[in-house]
Amino acid sequence: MTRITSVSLRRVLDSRGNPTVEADVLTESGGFGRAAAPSGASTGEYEAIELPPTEAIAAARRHAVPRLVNEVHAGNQREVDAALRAADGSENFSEIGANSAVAISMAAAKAGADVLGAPLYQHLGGAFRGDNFPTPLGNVIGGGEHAKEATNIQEFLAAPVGAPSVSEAVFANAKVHARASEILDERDVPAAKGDEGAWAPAVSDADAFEIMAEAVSDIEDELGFEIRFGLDIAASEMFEDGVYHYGDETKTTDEQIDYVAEMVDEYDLVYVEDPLDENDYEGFAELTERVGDRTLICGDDLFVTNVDRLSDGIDVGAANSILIKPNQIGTLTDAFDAVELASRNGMDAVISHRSGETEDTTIAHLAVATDAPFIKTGTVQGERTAKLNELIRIADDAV
Ligand SMILES: O=C(O)[C@@H](CO)OP(=O)(O)O
Ligand SMILES: [Mg+2]
Repeated sequence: MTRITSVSLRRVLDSRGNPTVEADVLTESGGFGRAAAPSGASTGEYEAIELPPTEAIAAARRHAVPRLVNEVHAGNQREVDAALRAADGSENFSEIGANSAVAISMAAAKAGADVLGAPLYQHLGGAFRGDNFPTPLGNVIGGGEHAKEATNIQEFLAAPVGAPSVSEAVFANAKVHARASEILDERDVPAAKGDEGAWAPAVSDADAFEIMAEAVSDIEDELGFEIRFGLDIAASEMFEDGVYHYGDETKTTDEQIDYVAEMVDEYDLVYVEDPLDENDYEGFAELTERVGDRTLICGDDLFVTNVDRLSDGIDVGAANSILIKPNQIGTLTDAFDAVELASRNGMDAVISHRSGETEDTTIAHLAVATDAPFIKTGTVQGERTAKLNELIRIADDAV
């Protein structure tokens, strides 16, 4: 019933106005799935390869589609993803593009769910999924590669950890976002928005910490549940010639570790992503040793959703959490394997969007299916609210 009978690929717009790959998968009993690849700006050095969409589509039509149509079953995700790997033949999807691969992989999962008549989170998570829902990490203030002339730290993320429900958590983040705008106004700081809809003011990181702390605490008082915040430092983007660049200032690795550890304690940070360069497993391990009992140290560019890099990290105790982005690795199977390896080793897996997104909502289902403690998918702006609203619908549907 779930045998794939057609795979079609097209170029569609992403949220930055760039082209990206969308896939439609049909099965013999009429199951249908559609998904689109997201795209990063602060991409990790070790990510699977994103090809220009026209090339990715042409290569996938030539190599992947013949191995999928009438050959594999959309309900068998490992079979679909193994065919994609075989069609590509490289380690990192450099032949058909991770953008084609991930769009097909996710579209097949949706087609499989459609045939079964189950929501995607149920199809992917199964009957023993559990009943937890992820806390949304909401990007409120940011800069780095997502907005020029703003903060050095890429993302300041609200985390409504005490919210009684997904829906209250989603609305709490939107309130923190709005409150941050008022505080910026009070300070006479104009702010445009970055790629993910976070405010991108020309303030120092120190000011951004203060604004974030104030916004979070005001909304915490208003709503009456605990809201904390976290960071994506995206430190690989700052690391050059052996030091971390904060505008004109620099920090050595030791100074960077001290700085992050101090911020964790001063602001009671719940989450710190990529505090160090993507090649610095030892630095990650040292920081995790120092503050890993009270915050999540999460590897994004460090692990790139790759089980080999994650295994290396586990060996040295680098990080206690991994960021999962299906397009960093190319298939849902690879992403699930990374989640499974992390959880077998006591690490949390956080599901994430990319800075370039579409209205695709697969990651909301993935977060629920994998029992993720957090999902990072923005705060406002259509391509972000698509996932957040889907999360609200899933929570409604699941009870
Ligand atoms: O660094 C990140 O975690 C992501 C998403 O916020 O950014 P990008 O997609 O640009 O890599
Ligand atoms: Mg990141």
